[in-house]
Amino acid sequence: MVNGVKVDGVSKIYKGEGVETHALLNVTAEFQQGEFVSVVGSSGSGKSTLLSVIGTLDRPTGGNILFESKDVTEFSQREMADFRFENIGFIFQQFHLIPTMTALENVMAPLFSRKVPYDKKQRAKELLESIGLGDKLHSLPSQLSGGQQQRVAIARALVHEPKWLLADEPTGNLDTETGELIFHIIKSLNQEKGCGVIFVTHDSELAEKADRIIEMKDGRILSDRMVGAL
Ligand SMILES: Nc1ncnc2c1ncn2[C@@H]1O[C@H](COP(=O)(O)OP(=O)(O)OP(=O)(O)O)[C@@H](O)[C@H]1O
Repeated sequence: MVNGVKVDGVSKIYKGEGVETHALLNVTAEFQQGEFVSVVGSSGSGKSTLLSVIGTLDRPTGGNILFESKDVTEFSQREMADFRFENIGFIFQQFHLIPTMTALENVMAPLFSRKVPYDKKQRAKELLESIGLGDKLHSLPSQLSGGQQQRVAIARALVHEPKWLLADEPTGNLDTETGELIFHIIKSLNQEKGCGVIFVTHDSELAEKADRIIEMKDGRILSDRMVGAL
C-alpha cells in the first residue's frame, strides 16, 4: 500500500512532425502524503511534464502512477476529471484567473458544477481571508497585484481541500520578495492543511526551503535528497 503517490517507471514521449521528444525517461519516485518536495532542473528537463502526468492532466506513454495504490493511468477521462477534482489543486506561473470574475467568484469557480456538503461562498471567503485578501473579495484580477492574483489562484486550488497541491513555477512571474511571500503561504498551508506539495521552481534558494529536492536532467531524475542531508 502506497501512502501517497508512486511514480513507477514513467515515460512520456511527445510525437510531432516526425520528431519524438522523450520528455520523461523511466522516472520512478515516491511522494509521501503531506511532504513538501521541490523539483528543480534546467529548462526542458521534464519538470512540467512530470507534474502534468502526476496531476492527470496528461497520460504517460509508459509506466504507472499510483495514488494510494490506485493506478490513475488506467482511469477513463471522466474518472480522471473526478479524481483531479477530489485530490489535486494546481497553480501555475500564469495565474489563469477568469478576468470577468471577482476574487471570490474565481475561488468558487471549481465548485460551480459540484455538489458539496458545505457553503461554497463561506469556504471561499474564509480561505481568502486566511491568506490576507479579506479586503479584496470583490476585486477583479485586473485590480490586483501579481502577488495578490497568485494568492487568489492558491485559494482556488485549495478550495476543495485536495490532498496534493501541484505548483508549476508559481513564483516565476513575481519579484523575489513577493515570490518568497507566496512560498511561505504555500508552506504554511502545507503545514496547516497537511496537503502534500510538489513545487517546480528555478529558484534554488526557495527549493532549499522544501523538505526534499528532486533534480531532473534530460527527462530523468538526477538526484533526490532530503534537504539538509547532503
Ligand atoms: N506538448 C508538447 N509537445 C511536444 N514536446 C513537448 C510538449 N511539452 C513539452 N515538450 C518537450 O518535452 C521536454 C520537457 O519539457 P518540460 O516542459 O517538461 O520541461 P521543463 O523542465 O518543465 O522546462 P521549463 O523549465 O522550461 O518549463 C522539452 O524538450 C519540451 O520541448
